[in-house]
Order: sequence, then C-alpha cells, then structure tokens
Amino acid sequence: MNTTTVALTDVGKSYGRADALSDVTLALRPGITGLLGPNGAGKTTMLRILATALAADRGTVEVLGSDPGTATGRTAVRRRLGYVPQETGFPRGFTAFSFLDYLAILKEWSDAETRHAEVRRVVELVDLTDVAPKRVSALSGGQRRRLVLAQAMIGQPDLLVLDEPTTGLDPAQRGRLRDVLGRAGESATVLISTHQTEDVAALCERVVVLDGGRVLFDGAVTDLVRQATGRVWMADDRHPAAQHAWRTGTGRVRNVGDPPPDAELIEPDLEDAYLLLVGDAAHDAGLEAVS
Ligand SMILES: Nc1ncnc2c1ncn2[C@@H]1O[C@H](COP(=O)(O)OP(=O)(O)OP(=O)(O)O)[C@@H](O)[C@H]1O
Repeated sequence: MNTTTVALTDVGKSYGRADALSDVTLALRPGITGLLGPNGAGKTTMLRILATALAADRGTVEVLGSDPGTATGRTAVRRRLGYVPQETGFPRGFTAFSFLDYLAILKEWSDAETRHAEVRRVVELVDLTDVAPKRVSALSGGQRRRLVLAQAMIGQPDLLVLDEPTTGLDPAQRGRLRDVLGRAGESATVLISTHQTEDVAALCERVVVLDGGRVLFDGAVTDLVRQATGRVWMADDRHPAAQHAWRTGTGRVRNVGDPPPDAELIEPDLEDAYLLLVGDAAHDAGLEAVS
C-alpha cells in the first residue's frame, strides 16, 4: 500500500505570465488525500494535470507508472482514471442511465450486458436508482453532481481525481459519499479537492494545502491540526489579536490567532489549523515584501 502511484516533481504551470503552479513536488499513494487551498491556489490546475486534461509546462509528472506527456501515456492513464471535473456540461436529451451508459462505452465497455450491470452498480452507489430513467435536465443540482461522480466510479479506477465532489450535496448524501469514497480509498489512490475542511477531517489521513501555486503543507491531518494547538480560544468578544473570529451558536466568540495570556483555550479543528496556516503564510509573505 506504500507504493507511490502519482509523482509530481518540480511541476510548474503558467497561464500567460501568471504562475498557477510553481515547483510542486508531491507523491501520492493509495488512500485518500485531501487538497485544500484558497480560491486561485492552483488546485484545479493540479487536478487537471493529473487527469491528463492539461499539460504541465515544467517538471515531471508520473501517473500510475505512465507519463501523461506522451499520447500512449495519456491513454494508459485514462484507462485507469476516474475524474470529476470542477464544472461539467451534459449532452442534451440523455437520461441519467443513458448518460452513464454512453460514458461507459467511451471507457471501452463494449459488452452491453456487463456494461449495463456496471452502470446499475454505480447508479446505486450514488443513490440515483430512482431517478436513473429521468432526463439529466430534470435532475436537481445535487443529483447531477452525483451523476458526475457515478461516471468517475465506472470500472473501479485505480486513481480518482475529484474536484469539489461534495459541492451542492445535502448532509445525508455527503455522508453516503464519504462511505463510497472511504471504500474506494481502501485500494485506489484518491485525491479530493474541496473547500470543506470537515470532509477532509472526516475522510482523509493526509492533507495537502496549496497556496499561490505552492505546497504549503503536506502531511497527516492530525499533524496539521496539532499546529493550531494553543491558538484557538473562546471569549465573550472578538480579540484584536485574532486572525479570524466569529460568534458561534452559543453566543460566544471563537478566536483563532495569537491568544492573550489568560485565554480560555479550546481544542482546534482542521478548519482552525487551515486558517492559521494560510493566514501565517500571507503574513510572512507581507513581511518579505516590505523587508
Ligand atoms: N484557463 C485559464 N486562463 C488563465 N488563467 C487561469 C486559467 N485557469 C486558471 N487560471 C488562473 O490560475 C490560478 C489557479 O487557478 P485554479 O483554478 O487552478 O485555482 P483553484 O485553487 O482551483 O481555485 P478555486 O478554489 O477558486 O477553484 C488562478 O490565478 C486562476 O485565475
């Protein structure tokens, strides 16, 4: 289980003069890795490179033993890949079932009987059996999102690249999805980009934080959370030294930052740790800019 399945070395990608990714070095293994980062951090760019939808400008990329920089490498990767892009369109007129069946044909499932059985399996996996005969245009936003996830699960791929897969899902469906992904992560390499720190805390052993196209953190979720120990406290009001503060449902204020000596410290969670990591990095960058 400890074999590296995906390796990025000094990977860079620019759009015009702007660097979306700079010197990204990362190795993934089977299991679930969460990818966090602010808007514009480079998460989608990185996922698109891994999913062979975009070529890196610099560095080396190895995915499941193949080089996506070559045509044969891309084909080899695509045969073993499930990908949920950030945004998707749907061809007109398809039902949920026929859309998945069409995708399965593109994924080289030529025998109709086994293909239909596989489509029924992934439909059930994402709890869409009841609406499978409906047109995609008649599905809700969350149901469409699950349909996109279903197509990624066809054939139980060795690599799942998921760009914000839980966006728009209700809590029960998110819970179900966590179960599905948890099972997939027992054998496959799963990389999930999300803004939901609670999904990462619930699902992932490992987390990568990108910011400004660079890796800010790569390690165990518990290690990132530990970095925030002693930096989260409750008070009746927001404290001037807090980087972030918000009034919670209890009426008291959760402060995240550098606490005063008499602060009522509480256990941090992943969201606190993430906010501090990104906030501290922005602060350090500001100091560098003025020095
Ligand atoms: N096709 C493009 N053309 C020009 N610039 C782009 C393009 N795609 C992304 N960028 C820029 O590259 C940077 C990284 O974008 P990317 O979409 O990878 O970030 P992200 O972390 O996925 O953001 P978000 O959380 O908002 O989805 C941003 O500055 C973005 O404006």
